[in-house]
Amino acid sequence: MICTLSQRNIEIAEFYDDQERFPRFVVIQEERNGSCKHINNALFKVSYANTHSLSPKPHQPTFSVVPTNSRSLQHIKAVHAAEPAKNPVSVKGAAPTTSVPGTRKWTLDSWKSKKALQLPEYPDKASLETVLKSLEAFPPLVFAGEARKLEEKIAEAAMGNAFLLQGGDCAESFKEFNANNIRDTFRVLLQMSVVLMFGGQVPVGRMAGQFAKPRSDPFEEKDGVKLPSYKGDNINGDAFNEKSRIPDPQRMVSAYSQAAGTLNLLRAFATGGYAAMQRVTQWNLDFAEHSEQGDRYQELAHRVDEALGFMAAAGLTVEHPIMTSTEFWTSHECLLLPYEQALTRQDSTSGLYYDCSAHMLWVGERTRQLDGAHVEFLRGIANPLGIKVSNKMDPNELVNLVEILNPNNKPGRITIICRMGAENMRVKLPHLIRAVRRAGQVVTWVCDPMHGNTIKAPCGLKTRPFDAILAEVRAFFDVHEQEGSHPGGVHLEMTGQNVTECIGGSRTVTFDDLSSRYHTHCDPRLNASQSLELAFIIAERLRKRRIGTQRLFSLGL
Ligand SMILES: O=C[C@H](O)[C@H](O)COP(=O)(O)O
Ligand SMILES: C=C(OP(=O)(O)O)C(=O)O
Repeated sequence: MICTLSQRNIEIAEFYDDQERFPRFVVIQEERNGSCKHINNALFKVSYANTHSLSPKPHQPTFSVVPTNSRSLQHIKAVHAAEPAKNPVSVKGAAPTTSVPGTRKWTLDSWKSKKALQLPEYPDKASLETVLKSLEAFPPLVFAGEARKLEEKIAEAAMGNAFLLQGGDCAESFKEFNANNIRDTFRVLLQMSVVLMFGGQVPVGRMAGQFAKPRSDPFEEKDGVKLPSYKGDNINGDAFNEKSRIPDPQRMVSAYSQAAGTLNLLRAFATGGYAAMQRVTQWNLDFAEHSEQGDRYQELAHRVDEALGFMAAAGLTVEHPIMTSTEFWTSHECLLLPYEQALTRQDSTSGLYYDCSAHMLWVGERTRQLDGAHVEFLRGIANPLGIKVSNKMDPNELVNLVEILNPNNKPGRITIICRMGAENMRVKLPHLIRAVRRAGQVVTWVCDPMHGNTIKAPCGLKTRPFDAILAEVRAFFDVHEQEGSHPGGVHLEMTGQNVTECIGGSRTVTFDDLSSRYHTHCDPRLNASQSLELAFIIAERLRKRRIGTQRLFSLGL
């Protein structure tokens, strides 16, 4: 069914999916001098042609047309305001953007004029200044071109053609900085991405910079002693004594050098043969064989192996660079703004500013206020950005936040990382998806099934049940299926080590096991086996999704 809605000089057509439930594509035309002219690019831009659409008839144009800036959005809204929409799913419901800050001039330090939550107060200001001057002079850790490449990949995930796998420590630590830890986390991420999908996987480590932690409570109390909370190794120390909890600017220099060392090794692993496909597949076969639920995974592991056989037959042999190297990116929460500012550089080719501490940065659930310092800083840097979203997020607020951070509606720029627990996911996520869609915003939806599922074990340690993590991932996929949108990836706190921090999984970790290998510096992580098990389960879900889409295609829907 095609529904056309003409109002004044704008024509909006919406194509529906086979069950006529969800609008898929919106085409906007502008009438000029009595004739119908195609969309004026100054106002609207065809963002992509979706060849994998579920359009009713495959030969129909499947453009997704989105307003390119707030003026365009206002323009559409003005038209709808003039005459109430005949179609309830048109853009008329877009959230108001009038009160949205974001048009003001951005400078490297304009965030300083805003309220900044979660930032430390450094007692030694002179040392802070000296450290920041040094960091400003240090070489960048990543390059603008790499960040742009990642943005393109994330844009693919927005369309359902790729899957973002973002994972790593909750908090990297100075104590656990060694080659084996880096190798093991990299290895599991690689194994997971091979399991998840061929060609379309986008592995992004929470690595080489994930050192600053927002805390629920600024203080921690033990045996009647109250001290400032530990906020990550680049701010203060986790030892429970007064001296260790004082924010120390020198820690930023250590964080920078650890990030540089980590990146150096990651780049070597990614290109020096360690990431060879054959090797990763063998690891996965080993996992499937030794897993207690081996049968369940064996088949999938063999299918991965089989596909590699086909690739080899098609000429992609072990010697081919595609088979021996991989692309890998880094990310962390953009929390410690003085550090992030000091590592921001102007790109000589584009003139844009990139925060060169990581390829991708995200704003946390606790610091994403529309008029806050973190949003102010992030709106001016050109890296791809994540927004953490809990059940507290209001749909209109989300639309406003996306508008501030991505006024040009660039695909791949914004990843919305939902972390709210399975029940909230089923109730709240549909409203967020609909609001973003109504506003014509292109975003990548990612599920963080960790942060909405933290509980306290009887022994007092924080943990997360594997089943609750799984339930949230399932809810995420179900909601996207129901809404006709794309599940674009997962965001996990995980490690390559055999830790006992999250309970459950097929090699079951119980409450009683927790204290035996509980090494996290903040929140509980999935261990290597739990991470891979989750990847196998997600892979199965992705495979079913792909088969479903292919079936619709072959039916000519
Ligand atoms: O990783 C996220 C947060 O920093 C973490 O969940 C905060 O933990 P808290 O609630 O113990 O402060
Ligand atoms: C602090 C984090 O998440 P959130 O902002 O979602 O709590 C995190 O991922 O480390």
